[in-house]
Amino acid sequence: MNASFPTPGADASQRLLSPEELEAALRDIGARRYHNLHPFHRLLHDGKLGKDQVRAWALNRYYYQAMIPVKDAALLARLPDAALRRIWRQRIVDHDGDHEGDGGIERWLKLAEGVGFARDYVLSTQGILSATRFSVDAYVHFVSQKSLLEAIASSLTEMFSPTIISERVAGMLKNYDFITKETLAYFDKRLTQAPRDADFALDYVKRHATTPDLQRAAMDALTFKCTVLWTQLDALYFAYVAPGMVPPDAWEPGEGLVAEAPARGPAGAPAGTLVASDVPRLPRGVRMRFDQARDKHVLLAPERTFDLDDNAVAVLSLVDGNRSVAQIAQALAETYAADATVIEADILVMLTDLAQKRVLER
Ligand SMILES: O=C(O)c1cc(C(=O)O)c2c(n1)C(=O)C(=O)c1cc(C(=O)O)[nH]c1-2
Repeated sequence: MNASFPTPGADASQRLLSPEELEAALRDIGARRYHNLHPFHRLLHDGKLGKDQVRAWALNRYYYQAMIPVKDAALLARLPDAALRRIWRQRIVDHDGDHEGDGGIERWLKLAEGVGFARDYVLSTQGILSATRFSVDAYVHFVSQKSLLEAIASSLTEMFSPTIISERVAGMLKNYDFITKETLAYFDKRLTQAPRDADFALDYVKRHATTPDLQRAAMDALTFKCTVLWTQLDALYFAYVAPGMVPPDAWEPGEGLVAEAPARGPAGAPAGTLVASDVPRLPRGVRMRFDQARDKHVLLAPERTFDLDDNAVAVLSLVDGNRSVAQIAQALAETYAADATVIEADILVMLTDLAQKRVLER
């Protein structure tokens, strides 16, 4: 790859760059290393991921969001003057909000809930990949240990984020039917916050990186931060795309989700509830059989067997894919000289139970 301002290697001597050249060199690092280039993001934005893979992204990224204000508080604590602190503290307000229910972390929780997660599960950070935790924690550590210039320079990835955010929001809205504008509301505010923050940080770095060594340190800090973002996506790709090796204790599809509200059937009954006009039948692979050894009828399904009492046998003998529940009840009423309405109510309960066990369909 040809870079106009390749980051000098540790052993290469570097002349003092003008502020404009330094900016160009920093932008060049982003052009080659920012996480918009990562295959996981390409899949995410192009609609190539399944719902569970999008969930894995939302869950893991929550940890990044939750730790950003911790990182900014560490940086704030090191700022020597009030004017700088006033500016930097806005970042904490942006993420934590001014009151309960406000702020970027809250909006990310809404995003995670929007793709199906239970809020408490996300807050627990229980299913997050260890690699996500390591790289995010490394960022917090870097900012608290390195020079102020390096700490501020490491936030400069935000110079590149508005482009990826626009691309992500447009791509996800277009490509996933389970994603809504409300779910992605987190990103609306970032489109103004990120350029404001990046402008300030870039100006600071251009004014304070006044020697070749300081300029190199600023570039290295940005490179490091690109790595922090990149490795989070590597981990997601490895666990949830290919080879699909989910480490012990990390989120497995299905965990931590809010039970989906059952779809409603006719007249507001939960889906799966049969009504009198339904025509029940046994699904492929399910059949009633007399078990000689046990001297009783059973319903045989792949890997499962259900014992049947006499009533169930009488009903299932009439389940043929032609008769409706009402007709079955009528036939039984005639055979047993009983009230068809009472029988119908009873067999609806029984057939619904079998349908929910997936050994009956309509
Ligand atoms: O969606 C993104 O791709 C993206 C990237 C980055 C970034 O480049 O670090 C941040 C964010 N989002 C973001 O939402 C955010 O709050 C944020 C804070 C910081 C930082 O380093 O202080 N980066 C980012």
